[in-house]
Amino acid sequence: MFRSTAKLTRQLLQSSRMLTSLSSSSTSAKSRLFPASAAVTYQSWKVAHHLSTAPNNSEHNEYDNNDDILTTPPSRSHVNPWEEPEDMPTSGEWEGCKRGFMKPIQISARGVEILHSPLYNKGTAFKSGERDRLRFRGLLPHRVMNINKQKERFLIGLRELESNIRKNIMLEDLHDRNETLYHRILVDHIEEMAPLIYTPTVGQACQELSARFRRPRGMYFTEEDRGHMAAMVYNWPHNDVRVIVVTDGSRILGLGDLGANGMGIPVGKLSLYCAAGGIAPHRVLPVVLDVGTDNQELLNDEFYLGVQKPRLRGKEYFHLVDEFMNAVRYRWPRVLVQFEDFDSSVAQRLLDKYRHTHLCFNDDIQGTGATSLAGLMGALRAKGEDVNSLGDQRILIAGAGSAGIGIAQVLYQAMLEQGYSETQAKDAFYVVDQHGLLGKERMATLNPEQQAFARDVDSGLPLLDVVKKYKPTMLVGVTAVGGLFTEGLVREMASHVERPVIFPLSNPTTKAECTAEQAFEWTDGRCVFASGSPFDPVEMEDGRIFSTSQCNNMYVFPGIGLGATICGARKVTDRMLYVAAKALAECLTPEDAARGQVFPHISKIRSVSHAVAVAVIEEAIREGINTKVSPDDAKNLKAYVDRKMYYPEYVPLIEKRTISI
Ligand SMILES: NC(=O)C1=CN([C@@H]2O[C@H](COP(=O)(O)OP(=O)(O)OC[C@H]3O[C@@H](n4cnc5c(N)ncnc54)[C@H](O)[C@@H]3O)[C@@H](O)[C@H]2O)C=CC1
Ligand SMILES: CC(=O)C(=O)O
Ligand SMILES: [Mg+2]
Repeated sequence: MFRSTAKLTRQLLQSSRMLTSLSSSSTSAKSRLFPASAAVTYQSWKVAHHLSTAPNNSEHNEYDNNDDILTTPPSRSHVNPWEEPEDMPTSGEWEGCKRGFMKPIQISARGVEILHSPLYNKGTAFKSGERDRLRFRGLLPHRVMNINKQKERFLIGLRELESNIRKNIMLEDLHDRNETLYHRILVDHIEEMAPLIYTPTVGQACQELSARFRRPRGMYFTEEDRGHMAAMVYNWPHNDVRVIVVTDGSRILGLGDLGANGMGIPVGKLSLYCAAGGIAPHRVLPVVLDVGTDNQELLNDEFYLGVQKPRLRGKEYFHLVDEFMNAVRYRWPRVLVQFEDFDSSVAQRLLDKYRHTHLCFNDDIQGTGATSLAGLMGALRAKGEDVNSLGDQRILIAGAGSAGIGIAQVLYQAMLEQGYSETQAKDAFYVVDQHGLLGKERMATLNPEQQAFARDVDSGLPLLDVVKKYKPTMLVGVTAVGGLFTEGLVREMASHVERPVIFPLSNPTTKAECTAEQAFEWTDGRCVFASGSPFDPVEMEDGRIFSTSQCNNMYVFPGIGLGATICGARKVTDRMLYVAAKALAECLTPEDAARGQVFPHISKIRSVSHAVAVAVIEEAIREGINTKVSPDDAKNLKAYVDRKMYYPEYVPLIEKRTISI
């Protein structure tokens, strides 16, 4: 019965897709290019969507179906009280809610197994009826605490800890025990938690991962697994994986080759996918391709847990990646793969190989490019200039690796969209690497992506001399060289420009090209500042206080992943990245810009992800690569995406029946 309904729905969707492409072709060119910004309120992102929260571990559970349109009950607004934000019960009180009900999840786990399953476990929040029903009465202390109380208790313990790494460990322990509470804490306290589970603390967590190893999370693929990967992926216990973040650990933040210890990065990124992007935790999979390491310290470390051999290179490496890519697509045909922290010697090549055949993107190249575009447009707004004047800027990018070239590529495309010619657009860039300015005389040593930004003259000119000679209006750092923007360099820049835009984007904080305090001090408070890792606002000696912004790809990747997976896009296109950047830029309020901020406050990250997802889906529909959103749902995409976003809330559990009478 269910299967045949699924088939019918697919047929209906196919015909509706044709209608979608017809109707979208009649939209005006302007509105197609620049959809209105999604003004999503704080309340609306909190609209709970309990279906998306449903963990998935049983073969016949409706949540198993990859096409979750089929799991949407026809009258959900009737049954789900969270559809009406104004009546939303305070967190944790849903069980006492008089209106509506929350659909339970059927699970195969039994008794104490449930308490040990982080996806289902609610700890002391299990009520007595549920303790009886699920057969673990007596296995928990008597008192029942709701999620708010649990959160309060956890936060007291967390805030007592002195070091961020201890806090990271405490949070990851919770992640391993109770995912709902973990994600709820992230959602409700993202400003405080993001630096603990993501940059900068995740850098140290990776460095110490082997030494502190407690419980596995995610999957590892090694050379020994060649020939087995298509079968191995079935060891993962969840049938509906939507997003994979994969690294080979070769360039973890600005910390270099951390081998298998790099697992902390996919785990941290995917926590943001859940909390900021509204993807349910059972739908994400962190992966390390453990191809060895060239980090001598790890090779010598008796406790290192990864493959203790030099890195696999050449065709063996690419074959291994290929087997992995095909294995995950075989089991989860619509899965989105996010390439993360691959060394630039392979990053672009992998992206070029898979971007047209698999649903994938490279976060460091494309995600960083889109985020930086939004940030630099925000900087123009903060300076009171036209956001469409990018091509009139002199943009100095220090660092010509994945991030530097990714930023240049996305900015270049944006300039063309803004009406600049190719020559005008190219002329706006000065890209410098460790050997100086990229220029024609160095062509033979540059890769094709770098060659596109090589200048005709001054090849190899050192960074400071580029600043002196070309007087950049915008300075972006993606070198992983902490302190590269010296006092002399910043003062030199500020002597030519009224409001210099300074973006030291390298992570973690120790690798930032300069600190916020330095940038404001050396420019006498005139700069517009954003950094890859967070900095506190800066108070000057004269009492002036300056806001800082975090320019980090976390502002776009959760929304890109959410949008691309909700609409079942077949690929991530350049225009999707462009509209993602536009949507992010449009989330900046006039008040933010007036304060000198170039991104919305991090507490708005869920509504930003929502806006980005809506823009990505609209673009997928325009390009004819949406395979899931029906024309009806497309009419009110904002509400549709709202409904699809996971919100961490305890859901009633019932045992899956194995015997029917
Ligand atoms: N804020 C964000 O969202 C993101 C930040 N990043 C950060 O950017 C940094 C670089 O990442 P990738 O581009 O992937 O690394 P990469 O290794 O591919 O590139 C580094 C580049 O910096 C250049 N470089 C090194 N020393 C230099 C010097 N003294 N002067 C000028 N250039 C120099 C290198 O030649 C190379 O071109 C990392 O710290 C990473 O954490 C990366 C992605 C996103
Ligand atoms: C933010 C990020 O992706 C990086 O630093 O690599
Ligand atoms: Mg990265």
